[in-house]
Amino acid sequence: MEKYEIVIGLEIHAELCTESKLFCNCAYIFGALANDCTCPICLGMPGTLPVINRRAVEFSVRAGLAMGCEITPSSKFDRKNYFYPDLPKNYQNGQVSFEFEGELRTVALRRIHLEEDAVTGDPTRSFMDFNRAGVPLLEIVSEPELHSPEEAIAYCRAVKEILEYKGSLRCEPNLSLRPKGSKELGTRTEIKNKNSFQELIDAMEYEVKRQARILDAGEEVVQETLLFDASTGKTVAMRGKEEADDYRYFPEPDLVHVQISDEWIEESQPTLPELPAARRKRFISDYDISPDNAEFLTNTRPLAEFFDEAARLSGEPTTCANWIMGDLTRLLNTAEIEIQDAKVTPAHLNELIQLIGDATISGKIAKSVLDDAFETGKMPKQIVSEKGLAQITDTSEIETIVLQVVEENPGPAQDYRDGTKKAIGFLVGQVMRATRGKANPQLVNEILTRVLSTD
Ligand SMILES: Nc1ncnc2c1ncn2[C@@H]1O[C@H](COP(=O)(O)OP(=O)(O)OP(=O)(O)O)[C@@H](O)[C@H]1O
Ligand SMILES: [Mg+2]
Repeated sequence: MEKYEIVIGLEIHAELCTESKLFCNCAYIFGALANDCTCPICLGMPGTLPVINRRAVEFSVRAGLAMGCEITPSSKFDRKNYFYPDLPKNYQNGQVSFEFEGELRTVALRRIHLEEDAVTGDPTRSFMDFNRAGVPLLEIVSEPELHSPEEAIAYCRAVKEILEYKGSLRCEPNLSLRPKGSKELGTRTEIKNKNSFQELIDAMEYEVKRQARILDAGEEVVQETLLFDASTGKTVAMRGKEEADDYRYFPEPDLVHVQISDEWIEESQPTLPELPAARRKRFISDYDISPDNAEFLTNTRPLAEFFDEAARLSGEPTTCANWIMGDLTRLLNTAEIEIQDAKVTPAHLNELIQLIGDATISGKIAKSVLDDAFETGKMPKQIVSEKGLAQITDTSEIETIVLQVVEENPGPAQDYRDGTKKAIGFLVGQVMRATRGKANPQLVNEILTRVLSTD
């Protein structure tokens, strides 16, 4: 690969979180019966009159602003020659910044626009499900400025952080190779059909090798759309790449131009989601979190929001960070789920921290309480009371057990009295064992010391 430079531009599609579709009142309910969420408008029947969804425009304006775009004051919808209207060149001159290999990288955006999502189903079997058709879809197209599959993924993650969307992002890489040092772009292919970031990487790596082989043989790459088949790990040709001409775009006659006033842009500004870099800075300055930990905690937006909320509730950001990065992350990894899908919420973590703070439970017991809460979703207080896990803080009760332990272990007790002070550790351990970890260790220590020196 020393010979070639990899050039990647990404088209990212995200379904917007609106209640209804882009041009009609149908709601798209995931998992609904095929064609249940449709009406003559989203079925594209001739003669129907579409009306633009204001929320969809609002969401896309926000996304545009979040990515530093200039918002075109007046935008029109075009129709492809079949019935998918596109809103071309809605926002321009944007960029997305992200960290890659320790450096801040900025990739320019070619355009962001709003379009309708397509149908699903299997056209070869004449089975079409129009439920998804007409769902507002934001398309974010980058310039070809990414130079490795890993960098492309870092960019995707950054976009994922910024957007408010539902479902999953659909990322389609366009990839070409050119001789190192060349300024001219090589012929690209577009790869479709990847579900996870890992599949995306596999697909891009496969495509890099395939194109390199073609160029090495002195042949030419054909510009086409490829499908990546995860089961074989290979890309296969799907269709030749259409030029814009092939779509026969024409201005949609039934829709007025979307006018986006300065006031509207102004109103949209304050509701912008906090960008990861800003959030990281705030965690460091407001919560006194180390840069490395802030990096970890802002890895995904749900994770950052979880931490933020827990820190606010408990007033103990460092303790929250330790729990989240330690035990909670371990539990999430084992269960192979993301924090937003966990039964444990910031309220759980807050309650857990309070229980440790007022000495109701020890840190060690707290770990098992968290395990339980993670499993069942029960609140820590409830778990502690149901399982009788509260620490024994009653001095006389502990003293009884201490006396018993000293009597049963004359050897270590004598060692302590003879000056081997560390022998107390063993005795503390025995008391903790006798109380199944429920005695307050500090109290045990105090009482033991007193008992052993007055004896
Ligand atoms: N030679 C190239 N190598 C790698 N990526 C490229 C190359 N040329 C264009 N791209 C990238 O391909 C993506 C799509 O580009 P563009 O909008 O020009 O084409 P398109 O796929 O024909 O558009 P549409 O999908 O709307 O029909 C962009 O992200 C762009 O950066
Ligand atoms: Mg394309």
